[in-house]
Amino acid sequence: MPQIAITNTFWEGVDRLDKPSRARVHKAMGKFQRLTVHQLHVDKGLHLESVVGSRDPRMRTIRVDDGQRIVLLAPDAGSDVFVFVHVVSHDKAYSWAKRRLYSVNAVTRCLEVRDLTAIEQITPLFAQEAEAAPKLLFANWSDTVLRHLGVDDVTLRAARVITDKAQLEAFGSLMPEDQFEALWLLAEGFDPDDVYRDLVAARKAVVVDAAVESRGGLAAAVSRTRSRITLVAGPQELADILAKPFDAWRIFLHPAQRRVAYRPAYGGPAQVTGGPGTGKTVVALHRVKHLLARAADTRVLLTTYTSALARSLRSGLALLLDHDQTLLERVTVTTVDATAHRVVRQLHGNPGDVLNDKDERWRWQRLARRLELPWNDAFLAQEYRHVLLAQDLRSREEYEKCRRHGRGSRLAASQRPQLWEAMTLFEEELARDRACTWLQLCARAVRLLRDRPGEGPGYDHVVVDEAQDLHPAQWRLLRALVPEGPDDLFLTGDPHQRIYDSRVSLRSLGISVAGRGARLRLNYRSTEEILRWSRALLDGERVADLTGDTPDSLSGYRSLLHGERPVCEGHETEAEEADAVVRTVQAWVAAGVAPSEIAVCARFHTQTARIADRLDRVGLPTVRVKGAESDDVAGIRVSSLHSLKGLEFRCVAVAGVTASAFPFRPAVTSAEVDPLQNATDLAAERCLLFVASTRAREALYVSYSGRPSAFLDGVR
Ligand SMILES: Nc1ncnc2c1ncn2[C@@H]1O[C@H](COP(=O)(O)OP(=O)(O)OP(=O)(O)O)[C@@H](O)[C@H]1O
Repeated sequence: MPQIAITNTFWEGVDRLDKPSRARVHKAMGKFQRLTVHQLHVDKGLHLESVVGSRDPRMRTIRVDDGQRIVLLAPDAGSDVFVFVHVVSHDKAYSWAKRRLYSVNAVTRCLEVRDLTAIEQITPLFAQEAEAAPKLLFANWSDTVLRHLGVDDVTLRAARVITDKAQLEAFGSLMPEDQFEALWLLAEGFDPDDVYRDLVAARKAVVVDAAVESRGGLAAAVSRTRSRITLVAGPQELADILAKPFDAWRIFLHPAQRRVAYRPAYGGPAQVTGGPGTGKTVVALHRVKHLLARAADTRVLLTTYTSALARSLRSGLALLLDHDQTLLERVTVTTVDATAHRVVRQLHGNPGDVLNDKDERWRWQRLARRLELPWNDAFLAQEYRHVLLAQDLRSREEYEKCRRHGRGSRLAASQRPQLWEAMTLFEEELARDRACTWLQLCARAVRLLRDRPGEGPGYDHVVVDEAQDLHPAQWRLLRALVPEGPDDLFLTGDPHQRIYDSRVSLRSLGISVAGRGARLRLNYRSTEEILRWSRALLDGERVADLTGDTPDSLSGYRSLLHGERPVCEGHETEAEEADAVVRTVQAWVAAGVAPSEIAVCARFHTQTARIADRLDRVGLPTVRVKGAESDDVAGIRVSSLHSLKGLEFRCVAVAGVTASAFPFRPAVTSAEVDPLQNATDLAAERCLLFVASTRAREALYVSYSGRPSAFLDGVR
């Protein structure tokens, strides 16, 4: 019987097919596995044939149906492993297969693929340009250094004529993935030793069965290339794989992801950062799996900021753990705020009403008027949030003595007592009404946990996704939920996606990740075109890292995927803009994108509601992202920008990017009131647009009516 191995490129092909075609692919694979090699060669249905004129003599195709063919590599001598590498329409299958060559890398000994025809075509063109170029991109590295990193002869010839990063990118999807990644990291300024450690050594470290190794050739290379290829053990495993929705992230972790997720233990809190789509959530899920596997009775809290994200973490975890209820029961997946609610309810009783932001602002407004304070509601709310709650100040003396970190407004000594009175009154009124804010609830939960040790929900490990937006009061709660020690906290987040006004110094909260930080750089979600467009929104923005101590950067951050450039369009009126969004969505649906894979978002509810209305009228029902609907309800996703945090869609339309919405005046403190707060508010506004646009995997449409937002300057 032939053995089947499946590469990540094959799954990407399957992912693009509609449901009936996928079912036919599964059927063809099932049949393939049931036949003997001899039967395979004569089977009329599968019609196994060689690809005439291909660069790789092992290239074959089999028939899925009249439209689609699977491309596969035939085994070499002494082996029976067929490697399924692609599935695509008939004509494309042959042109794809003809150009590509699979080979075993001499350094990593992994199987890799390149578009040899294209590389041979463009290398001489670049060579001509290189003759006149003042400097070549890899001039500083000798052939020996490059070869040590796995760069082979063909890639080396190309690397030697590349003058800049744009040219390197042109080679991006043609070169073997690992070789390109090594070159890219060098071009981004990384040290060759670091590249070797992070990439090459991790690939080399894979050990395979001695019997497989002794056979050498394709079979051994396939077994070693675990980061891109799965070897299917038998009919049952194939049936299992085909029965589950396939997501490459469950199996093919990048070495950088695997290293952090499956490190046996960390001495204390550990942190993973990285740009959007680099797999931080994926790493968090794998870490939970690892922690569960370490002991039979450990309890894990997997937590995050929004409930939509908690829902998607829950379904991702169920998938990764194969819906194993015994394991799932040991993990609580919920938001930090919901955890606080639960602690208070359990240890104290019903916490009462929890205010939303609007109600809170309204209370501050009323208070400012009544006490005739010289500050507005925004100032008061911020003072309460960023000073009192952030530092957990419980007495007038503490407040009068404290350093108001992060606040750019000076207060005269005589003003502090006045502010303290106002904040105390705010709390008293809330207590009288049996109400509180979410942050107050977190602070209350922390006090209860401290006062009653051993009571309340206890966890052995806390894993936090989207950690960048948590407030110190929320961090204190997480700290209090897990005893200090090895593997207590595992945090993932991206400081460039900070959209809520939180400033944190983790160290000052007793959470030190020093020496236990890792960074992910490869984006698996969006095309490079979408990333580049989005990154330009943040150009020049200084961003503090997750610990709050040092600046963060997106250097070395990139995607292997390519696609259309994002479209950014202006319209005369909001109505015309809404029509254009509807046309764009219709075109996506017509191109075969499932409605639930499309998101339409805008800053204001009125605008999303208007667009949703029009979509409904043209027969495209919509579903609000914030609602409780499960992920499989059909319908175009409609959302505020904030609720898109952590989610992703094939296509995203961001509407209403006008001068009046970005930045949105009421969300930005004026520089006269507080210059520091003004800068943070403006940065959060930019980040909000960055978060929305980086939710798109394949297509991004951005629109405005009237005057565009200044954030779009230089981006459009
Ligand atoms: N190793 C991998 N192989 C294939 N796909 C992956 C891999 N890692 C992540 N992905 C996919 O990339 C996408 C982004 O992953 P994920 O949501 O974990 O990123 P993130 O860093 O948390 O993003 P963000 O910060 O923007 O929310 C997902 O579709 C995920 O399935």
